[in-house]
Amino acid sequence: MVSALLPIRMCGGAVHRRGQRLIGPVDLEIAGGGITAVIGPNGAGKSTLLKALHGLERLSEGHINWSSPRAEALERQAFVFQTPVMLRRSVLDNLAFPLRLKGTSRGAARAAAADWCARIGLGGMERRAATVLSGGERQKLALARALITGPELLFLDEPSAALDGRATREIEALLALAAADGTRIVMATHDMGQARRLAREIWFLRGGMLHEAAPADTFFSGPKTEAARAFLAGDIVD
Ligand SMILES: Nc1ncnc2c1ncn2[C@@H]1O[C@H](COP(=O)(O)OP(=O)(O)OP(=O)(O)O)[C@@H](O)[C@H]1O
Repeated sequence: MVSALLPIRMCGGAVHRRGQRLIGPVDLEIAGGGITAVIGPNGAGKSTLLKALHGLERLSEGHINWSSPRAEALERQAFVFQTPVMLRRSVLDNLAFPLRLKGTSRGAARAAAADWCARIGLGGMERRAATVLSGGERQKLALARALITGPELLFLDEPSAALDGRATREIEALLALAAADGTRIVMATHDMGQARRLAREIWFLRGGMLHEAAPADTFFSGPKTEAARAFLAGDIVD
C-alpha cells in the first residue's frame, strides 16, 4: 500500500540566484483535488515556484514536506514545460518512453502509447517523427507523455501559450479529464479565461510572494487585495 502524496506543504520556501531573491518566503499547501491556477504578472515567479515544488529548483531557504518519502513523491509527479523537448524519435516512442523508464515491457508500453495517441487525436501519426509536429500536437503529446504513467500530481507551465483556439480547447479538455480522474494539477497560466474555466483554486503571485490564495469563485468575484483587483482589471501590475 503506497502512502498518499498529498498534502504537500511549502514552509518559508525561497529561491535565491546570484544574491537575488526570485521567490519567497512562500507558505502554501497543495491539498484536495482539482486544478490550481498560478497567475500573476510577468516575472512574478510562477515558473520558479512550480519548479521548486517539483524539486527542479533547489530551495535556498525553507522546506517542502511531502506526505510520502521525497524520492517516491518525485516519482509520482510530472512536469510539462511551456516548450516541451521531444525525443528525436517517433510519436509512439515518445509516449512509450516514460513507461519503459519505469520498467514496463516494450509491448505493454507500445500498446498504452497507441491508446494515448488515439485519445489525444494523433491516431494515425504514431510513426511520424515527433520533431515535425505542430505546436498544438507537440503540446498534446507532451501532456500525454506526462499523463501516461498516471501521476498523482502534475505541474504545467503555460500549457497553451501561443496555441490557437482549437489546440487550447483540446489541451483544456485533457486537463479537465485528468483532474476528474484524480490527478491533482497545478498550472501557471497567463490566460484568465483559462483560469476561470479550469481552476478550483487560484494562487496570485506578485514579486515572488504568494500575494493572494483563494477558491477560484471567491477570487474572481471579489479579489481581496488591491493588486489582484488591478491585475484582473487588466491594469499593469508589477
Ligand atoms: N535562471 C535564472 N537566473 C536568474 N534569474 C532568473 C532565472 N530564472 C528566472 N529568473 C528571474 O526570476 C524572476 C521570476 O521568474 P519566473 O520565470 O519564475 O516568473 P514568471 O512569473 O514565471 O514569469 P513569466 O510570466 O514572464 O513566465 C524573474 O525576475 C526572472 O527574471
